[in-house]
Amino acid sequence: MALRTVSALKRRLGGAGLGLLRSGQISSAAGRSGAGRARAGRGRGVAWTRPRLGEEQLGPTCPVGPTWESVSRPSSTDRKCLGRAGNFLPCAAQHRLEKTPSYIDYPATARRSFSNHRVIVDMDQSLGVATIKIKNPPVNSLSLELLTEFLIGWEKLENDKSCKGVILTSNYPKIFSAGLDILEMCGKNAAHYTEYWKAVQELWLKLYMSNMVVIAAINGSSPAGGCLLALTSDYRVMADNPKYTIGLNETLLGIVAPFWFKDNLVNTIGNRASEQALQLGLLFSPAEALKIGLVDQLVPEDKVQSTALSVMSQWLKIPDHARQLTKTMMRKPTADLLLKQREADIDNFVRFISRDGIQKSLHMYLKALKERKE
Ligand SMILES: CCC/C=C/C(=O)SCCNC(=O)CCNC(=O)[C@H](O)C(C)(C)COP(=O)([O-])OP(=O)([O-])OC[C@H]1O[C@@H](n2cnc3c(N)ncnc32)[C@H](O)[C@@H]1OP(=O)([O-])[O-]
Repeated sequence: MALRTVSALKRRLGGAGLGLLRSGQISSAAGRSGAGRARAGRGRGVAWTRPRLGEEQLGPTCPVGPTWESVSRPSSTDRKCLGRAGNFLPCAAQHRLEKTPSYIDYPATARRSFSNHRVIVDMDQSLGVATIKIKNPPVNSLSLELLTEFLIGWEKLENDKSCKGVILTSNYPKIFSAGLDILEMCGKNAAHYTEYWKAVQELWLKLYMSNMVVIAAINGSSPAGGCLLALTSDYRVMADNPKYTIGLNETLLGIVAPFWFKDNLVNTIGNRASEQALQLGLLFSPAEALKIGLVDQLVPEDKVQSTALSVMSQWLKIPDHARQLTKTMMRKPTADLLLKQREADIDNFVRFISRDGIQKSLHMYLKALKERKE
């Protein structure tokens, strides 16, 4: 049965639909290691397989392709899969991808767009590059629904062998992402915080360890989780507008950036700069961010997308296997640290965020945001 809303999807995925990854399997985290990709090509995501030679003319094609709405109710197999001890793969979503009919092959030169409520994906088949635009108004906060939809879209791209690179950007110039959705961390119960944190971990692991080239086209402010999202990429192009800021400002909310946020930052700007940035919750202007290496390039606002695309074409000229292995070599130790203690990290988060003092700080921060507006 077709799903009409994402909340329905979430309900049907039973919250666990996002899942995590099999602990210790970094290739699963990447979702697309050499072996992972080969498996994916054979078994999963048939809707996104590139047509085999000659099929462009012969095979039936579908110009539109699957929508998120094609995702259906979890079967008993899904539920078993979700319940399997230690299995953190997004099985329910995966099963849905498997069920998608194979007739949705498309011409190799086609440009394909599809969107759900909160994510727009535009895939240029001829370049092998997809652009993901986040559209979660008003500020692109990383709500559970957005994360769910994002991860399903990401999985599709990972399973599409023709997709070599992804540009991450915002559908709303001025705000790349306001970071984690504070409302998801306020006044909810432990089960909700657990589900939310799993989704945040999952997003980071998938993006940070992706074998695709990931370029962030930062077309607006990018605090906290928004900055983390940008940090998962291989290269960051930011709009040169002094009104925008980027940084891990968690301490300003009275909360602490988890160790893997910190590790990702340290790997990018070094230990001393990270120590200062994290303790003070610094939000950097684009010029400051460039200076410390938090972003790689500043360009005028209207050149962010085109620059990201031209950088992408440079990166895609490097032999893929060599680049991927190098990326894995550089990032695996950091991702492994989280994979080894994912459950403990969830417990820490849930305990921390449930504290009265932390809840009070978050409420006060939200209130201050509203008052600033008035
Ligand atoms: C251990 C955990 C680690 C945590 C990591 C994180 O990422 S923590 C996250 C740390 N993130 C931050 O510290 C970023 C805080 N946000 C900002 O600094 C600004 O909103 C902005 C610069 C992103 C956009 O400025 P702008 O002038 O264009 O927009 P505006 O300010 O007028 O807001 C419009 C509406 O959105 C609301 N809202 C905003 N953010 C969030 C949110 N994250 N969530 C939910 N809601 C949020 C805001 O309350 C207001 O609601 P209202 O009154 O309409 O009901």
